[in-house]
Amino acid sequence: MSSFTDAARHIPGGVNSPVRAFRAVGGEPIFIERAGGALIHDEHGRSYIDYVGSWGPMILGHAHPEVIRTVQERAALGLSFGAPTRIETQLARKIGELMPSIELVRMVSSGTEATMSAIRLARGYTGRDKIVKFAGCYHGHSDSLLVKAGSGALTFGVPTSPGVPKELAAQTLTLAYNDAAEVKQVFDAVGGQIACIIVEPVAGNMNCVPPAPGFLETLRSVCDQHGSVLIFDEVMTGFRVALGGAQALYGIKPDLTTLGKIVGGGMPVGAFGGRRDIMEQIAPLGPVYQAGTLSGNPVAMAAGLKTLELIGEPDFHTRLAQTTTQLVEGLAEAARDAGVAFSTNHVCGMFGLFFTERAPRSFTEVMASDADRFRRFFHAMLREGVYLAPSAFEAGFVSIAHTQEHIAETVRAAQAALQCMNTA
Ligand SMILES: Cc1ncc(COP(=O)(O)O)c(C=O)c1O
Ligand SMILES: NCC(=O)CCC(=O)O
Repeated sequence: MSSFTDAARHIPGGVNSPVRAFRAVGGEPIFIERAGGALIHDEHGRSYIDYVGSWGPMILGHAHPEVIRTVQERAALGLSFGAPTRIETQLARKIGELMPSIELVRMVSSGTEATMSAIRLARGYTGRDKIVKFAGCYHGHSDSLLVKAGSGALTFGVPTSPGVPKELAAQTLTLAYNDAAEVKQVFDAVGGQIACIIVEPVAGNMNCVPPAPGFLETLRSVCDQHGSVLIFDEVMTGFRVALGGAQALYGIKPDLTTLGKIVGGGMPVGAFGGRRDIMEQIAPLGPVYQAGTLSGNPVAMAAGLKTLELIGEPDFHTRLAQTTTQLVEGLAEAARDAGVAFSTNHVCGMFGLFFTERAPRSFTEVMASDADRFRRFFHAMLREGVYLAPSAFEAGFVSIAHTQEHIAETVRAAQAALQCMNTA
């Protein structure tokens, strides 16, 4: 019996998060035994160059020796106390240094909790119920945000999940990513009822779509005009597209920021923070309730803090961006040589691959790319020893452990994969 068959007897669909099942690409997921640097190794001893990186956190590469040692040392002191520890303050201070828009920050245990709490806070602060999100953006699986969502919700064809009360879903207005005119129209009509806009400042859950020039600026200005809270969901982009996140890269200051993934260095951590006057509405200072038994867990804080220290090395993000550029340029050349319509988007350490002539700038354009081709490419790459996200609607991630040799090997794999797709 395969590990997957065994898992499926005990776990719905054999996985603890739907994007891990190979539903969109077919076949059975590989089961991972261990990982190190840019490589993951499956149970059968096969190795793959990994561009999933645990869906974003592993920016240093897997099992970075200093992170592992820090976690081991911290774990030896006790796993959880449910009382304050100084390392929570250290991580909070570090986050504020890297993202100066964050004056106060609260730790949670996942990106979902971070965005759910930020939405509640924005509603509590403004006394308004409506929120604005963008189709194809994914902000975790809390009820208000599972409306026209991206990632697995999109991949599995249920972008608006059953189980979300209609009355609640009706409070979520879903607009088109990168359509500034539509945002202005909606705010002109009902701006006074809108608590917040939540946005992925670089979309990474409908594959990878960077913001169009002026789009984020428009979000900032309508929020200012109408007294709504601007939330940058930087769970994916935070510390990845620049040390200071997308807000540093594009020079826009959100009111609140949500974090996850890298902030925990591979341990379960999320965080939300921002303007002091808004954050002071959170309990115990204010009336908006939010809590967590394992929030600020010391072992997780240690992993996050060590990771943020290590990525602060000079040139870290320049090197990361160079590697990503080499990767997407190499893949594009391989596709050109094979005569396959192909395009890419990339922002520093994240990228998107599309089987379409022109790189998509909107959700509609992403949906027009050739998903069947992606499916075949995915499996051909897997056979060649390269692990991509098993969906055409996910961004890819490069780590600092990806070397020139890994990139060259990936491009060679793509040449072979595209060749066999053309003859298939
Ligand atoms: C932009 C964004 N926000 C929120 C989330 C939710 O985070 P988590 O899976 O840790 O709950 C994710 C990914 O899952 C994400 O990519
Ligand atoms: N882009 C997709 C995610 O980041 C989510 C991972 C998961 O839900 O397991």
